[in-house]
Amino acid sequence: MEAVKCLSGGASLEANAESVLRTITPSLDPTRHKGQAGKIAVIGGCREYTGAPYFAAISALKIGADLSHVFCTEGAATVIKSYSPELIVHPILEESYNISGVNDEGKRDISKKILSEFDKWMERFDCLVVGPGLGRDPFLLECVSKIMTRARQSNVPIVVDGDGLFLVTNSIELVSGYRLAVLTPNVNEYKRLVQKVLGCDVNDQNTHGELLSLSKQIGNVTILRKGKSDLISDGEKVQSVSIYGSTRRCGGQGDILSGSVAVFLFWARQCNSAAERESTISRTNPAVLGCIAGSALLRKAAALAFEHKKRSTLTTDIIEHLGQSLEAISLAS
Ligand SMILES: NC(=O)C1=CN([C@@H]2O[C@H](COP(=O)(O)OP(=O)(O)OC[C@H]3O[C@@H](n4cnc5c(N)ncnc54)[C@H](OP(=O)(O)O)[C@@H]3O)[C@@H](O)[C@H]2O)[C@@H](O)CC1
Ligand SMILES: Nc1ncnc2c1ncn2[C@@H]1O[C@H](COP(=O)(O)OP(=O)(O)OP(=O)(O)O)[C@@H](O)[C@H]1O
Ligand SMILES: [Mg+2]
Repeated sequence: MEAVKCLSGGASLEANAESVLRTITPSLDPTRHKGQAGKIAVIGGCREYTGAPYFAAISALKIGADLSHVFCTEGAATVIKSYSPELIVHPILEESYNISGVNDEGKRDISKKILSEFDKWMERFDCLVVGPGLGRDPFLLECVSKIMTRARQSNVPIVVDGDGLFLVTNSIELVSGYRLAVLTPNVNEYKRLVQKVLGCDVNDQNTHGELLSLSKQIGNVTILRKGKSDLISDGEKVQSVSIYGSTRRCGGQGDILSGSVAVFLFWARQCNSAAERESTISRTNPAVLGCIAGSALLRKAAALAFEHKKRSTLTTDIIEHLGQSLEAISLAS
C-alpha cells in the first residue's frame, strides 16, 4: 500500500515514505538533552477554536518533540491548558472585540507588546506552525504577520495551515521565496491560493503542472496539497503520498498533520546537517521530507484508529496511534 511516487519531470525519486521516516527520525540517545528532539510553537487558538491548536501541539509531542508551545488569545489559553498539562501556553494574542475601545496609538502599543513577548521565545523554536484555529480577526492577523516576519528574519521554519493560509493568501510576500516555509492547504485553501497566485480556477486535468507552477510562483516554497492522495512539491518535482489512511473525514486531521510536519521538518534539517549526506534522502529539501513523513504517519495512524473505532473515530483517537505508527517503522530503543 505504501507509496511515494515521483510524478513529473526528470528522474524518479527512489525514496519512499517509510525510508524517509526511518532516515530522519533521530535515535533516542542518552547523551541528548531536553530540547534536542525539537521545540515547536503553534500560533493559533481564539474565541471560536481551541481544538485545532491543541491537536497540532499535542501531535508534535506524541511524535517525539521535547517541548510544544501554543501562542493564543487569553480566553483560549485557559481552555487549551485544561486539555493538557504538557503544553506551554502563552495567552498573548488579542482580537479586535477585546480592544474595541482602544485608539490607534493604543493598538500599536498592544501590537508591540505582543511582538516583544513573542521575541523572548522565538530564537528557541525549531519550527512554528501558524494558523490552526487562529481565526480571521484583522488585528490578530496583523500581529501574526509581524511574528512571521520576525521568524523569517531568524530563519525559523514556518508551517502555514488553516487561517494562516487565509492570511498568507492575501499577503503572499510573507512567505514568498522563503525556502523554510511549508503551506498545507486543504481543498478550499488550495482553491483560494490558486485563484490568488495563478489568477485562475483549479484545473484537475493538470494537477501536477499546476502545483509546480504554484510553488514556483511563490518562490519555491513547499506546498502539501491535502486530499485523497497528498501531493507535495517545492517547484522542482511533485511527489505523492497515497498510503491508505481512513475513510473517516472528521475535522482536526489537518491539524495533526501540521504539527507532525513541523517536527519532521526539523528532524530532516538535523539529518541534513549530520554526516549522513551520502544518502539521496538526506540531500533532499528538508521541507519536502517533513511533508512526506508527516503525511505518511498521519495516514498510518488514521488507518490504525479506524480499525478500532470505525465510524466513531475522532481526531483524538488518531493522535493516540501516532506513537505506535512511528514505532512500527523506527524502533525507539
Ligand atoms: N476542533 C477545532 O477546533 C477545529 C478547528 N479547525 C479550524 O477551523 C478553521 C477553519 O478551517 P476549515 O477547515 O473549517 O475551513 P475551510 O477549509 O474553509 O472549510 C470550511 C468548509 O468547507 C467545506 N469543505 C471542506 N472540505 C471540503 C472538500 N474536500 N470538498 C468540498 N467542501 C469542503 C465544508 O463545508 P460544507 O460545504 O460541507 O458545509 C467545510 O466545513 C481553521 O482555523 C482550522 O484550523 C479545523 O482545523 C477543524 C477542527
Ligand atoms: N479523501 C481523502 N482520502 C484519504 N485521506 C484524506 C482524504 N482527504 C484528506 N485526507 C487525509 O487527511 C489529512 C487532512 O486533510 P483534510 O483535507 O481533512 O485537512 P483539513 O481540512 O485542513 O483538516 P482540519 O479539519 O484539521 O482543518 C490529509 O493529510 C490527508 O492525508
Ligand atoms: Mg485545516
